[in-house]
Amino acid sequence: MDESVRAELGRLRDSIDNIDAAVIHMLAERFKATQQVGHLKAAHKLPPADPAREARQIARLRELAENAKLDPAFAEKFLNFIVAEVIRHHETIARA
Ligand SMILES: O=C(O)C(=O)C[C@]1(C(=O)O)C=C[C@@H](O)C=C1
Repeated sequence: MDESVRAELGRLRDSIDNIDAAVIHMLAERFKATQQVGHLKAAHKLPPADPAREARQIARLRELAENAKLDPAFAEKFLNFIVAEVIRHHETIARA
């Protein structure tokens, strides 16, 4: 591989690695907050899922994605993926 190409690929990959680390740290903080929501919901016998809240989150994230030139369908799929995991956590907490 050409040396200048190798250098540019390395620089871009360093940036990707930093972004991936930030995503992991942000997700960890999000799950810390949702774990607390899970305990609150279980203590007050509230259902794990809140479809109305999810609909508002999806509308908001789709608009943020559009403004950021990110595919809104991808943003919606990503949120749904995370929320599905959160609901599983809530259900586990409620059963405990
Ligand atoms: O806000 C809540 O009620 C949550 O339980 C958190 C959360 C989320 O991960 O954002 C997860 C499940 C709900 O269906 C809606 C939102």
